Amino acid sequence: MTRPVKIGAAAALARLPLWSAVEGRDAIQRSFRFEDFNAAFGFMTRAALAAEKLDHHPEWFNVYNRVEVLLATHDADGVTELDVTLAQIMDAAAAT
Ligand SMILES: C[C@H](O)[C@H](O)[C@H]1CNC2=NC(N)=NC(=O)C2=N1
Repeated sequence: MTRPVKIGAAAALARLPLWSAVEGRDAIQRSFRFEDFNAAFGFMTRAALAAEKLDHHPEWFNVYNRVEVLLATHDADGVTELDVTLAQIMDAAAAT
């Protein structure tokens, strides 16, 4: 399998206005807030199915209606197009 090409957080963030940089790591992050836990977990369910289909998985934390997401490609030790794709999918999943 070819290693995914690192594009870096700055290049990704230029295309992802709702995401931000991560201190000390080539990664991107976004904090999501939902109506309640049910809505937050529904988002995580949709995102998890998409992540599995993409074979690209988030680092995330959930408490009640909050979901904190960090994206980076472990195989590339930084941000790749896979992270941009998953971020865009998550943005859409949060908007439904
Ligand atoms: C074997 C499997 O395809 C790899 O481990 C995939 C799985 N999901 C992944 N997710 C993320 N975020 N980074 C990876 O490098 C990665 N690699």
